[in-house]
Amino acid sequence: MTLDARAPDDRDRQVLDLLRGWLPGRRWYPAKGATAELTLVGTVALPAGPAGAAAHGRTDGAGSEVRVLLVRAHAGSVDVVLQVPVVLERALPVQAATGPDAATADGADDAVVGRVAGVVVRDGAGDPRFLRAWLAAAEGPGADVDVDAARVVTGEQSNTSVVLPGTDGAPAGILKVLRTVAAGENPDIDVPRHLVDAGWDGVPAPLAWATARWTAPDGTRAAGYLGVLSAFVPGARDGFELACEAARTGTDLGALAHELGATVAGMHAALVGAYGTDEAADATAGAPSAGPATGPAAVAQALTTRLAWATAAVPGLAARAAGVREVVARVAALASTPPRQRVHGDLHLGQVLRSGDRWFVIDFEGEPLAPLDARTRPDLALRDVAGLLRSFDYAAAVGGLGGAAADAWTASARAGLLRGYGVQDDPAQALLLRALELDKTLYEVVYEARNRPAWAPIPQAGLDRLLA
Ligand SMILES: Nc1ncnc2c1ncn2[C@@H]1O[C@H](COP(=O)(O)OP(=O)(O)O)[C@@H](O)[C@H]1O
Ligand SMILES: O=P(O)(O)O[C@H]1O[C@H](CO)[C@@H](O[C@H]2O[C@H](CO)[C@@H](O)[C@H](O)[C@H]2O)[C@H](O)[C@H]1O
Repeated sequence: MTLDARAPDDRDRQVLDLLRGWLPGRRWYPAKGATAELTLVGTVALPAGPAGAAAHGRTDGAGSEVRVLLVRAHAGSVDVVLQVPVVLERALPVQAATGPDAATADGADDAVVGRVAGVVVRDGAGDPRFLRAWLAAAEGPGADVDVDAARVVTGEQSNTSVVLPGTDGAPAGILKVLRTVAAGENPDIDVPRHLVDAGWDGVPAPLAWATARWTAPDGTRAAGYLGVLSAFVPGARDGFELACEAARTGTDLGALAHELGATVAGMHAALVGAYGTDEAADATAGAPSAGPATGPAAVAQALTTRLAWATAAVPGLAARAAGVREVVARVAALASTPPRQRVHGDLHLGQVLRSGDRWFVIDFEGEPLAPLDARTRPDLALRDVAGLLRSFDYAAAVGGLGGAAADAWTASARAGLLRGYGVQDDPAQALLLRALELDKTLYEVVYEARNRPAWAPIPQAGLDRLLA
């Protein structure tokens, strides 16, 4: 069932006024440091069950209300629709509040956004009333989870994830509340659904998903995903943390990287099974082409475009332009490139989980800095391999390795990944991979300049190595 957003009412507008002060403090708010224009696009009203109200223990007999506000945030090049679920509950008079209600009344509770006209506005994402209503409105096979024991995941995430235990108390699902909603396909949900349907079990299975329809700022009716509940991978360890620790302790990563390579090869085969390949983009060099570049020319063109984009964002990169162009020229002269297919699109060690003796792949939303059509376009599978190769550089640096020790550690991890994936020892493949690594490194230079300037030396050193 797709939920229909209705036009905002006065209460929504009061809540939006509260959100103006609250949103800029959220990790996922995309317009930090800028003064964004915030307007209401619409509101999805979710029915709050009476059991949910009682479970939270903060409402009176009148119960509470769950609303999902869709808020357009516009600041310069940022123009997105944010999803802000809130729970509205009747406020107790401040002087009457004691015990658990005191926090609500005095605003010391982290989940409290503020008060409007006798109503306490609470952040909905981890609230049992929102979660219960969300599950009731979602589609998919579903799961038996205990919303009252939900735990919001903290950390550097662009969405809000909530871990939900099953009836035995062990985590059973993880709900990703998408903070930016967009019309149409969402690769982060659609790709795992296709992979599971294709019989691949290296991705956590989507258990439930919710969609909504709203009126876009240009007046057209838009429909898209609000979030997804995925099967929880028990005892999962983030691949980047694991690799950094290995680097820090001087532990060889070759064997684990080999298994990861095999997992990624399995994922690529399943993606071909689910989506096929794009033959139109695979013409060999010299083939007549009236439309967009194909084959090696397309890789060369993409790298040239990436260089221009990155140099505009980080002007210091101009000093490396000649070296990049040399690689562009060599790639353009290749005889052919492998068929294009659906890929992960932003594969790095932070997108893989290690559980027991297996790797799982998550987060299929593609490069967050790229437009949606570019993130869902068929591409070279080797681009994902290149992304992981770049990650080994990051893990070595963050793990404190430098010089010959870093070279030896990354060489073993790289060799393991390439062997596990099945990359042939062939000069044309090596050149293609180098071009794709270069492409990713230019992206990383911009990503770090915008998000983590202290880490900018990591991709800068990668550029030196790739252009040497
Ligand atoms: N299915 C899962 N099982 C266990 N942990 C998960 C699962 N999916 C995600 N996580 C954990 O939640 C974190 C956030 O997930 P991610 O998809 O990367 O969110 P975001 O898009 O907000 O970055 C991940 O780093 C991972 O540790
Ligand atoms: O995980 P996201 O989809 O948000 O991806 C973005 O952020 C990543 C950092 O969290 C960034 O990855 C870069 O840093 C990683 C270490 O934190 C490293 O393992 C990757 O190799 C490196 O690219 C990613 O590029 C960006 O799109």
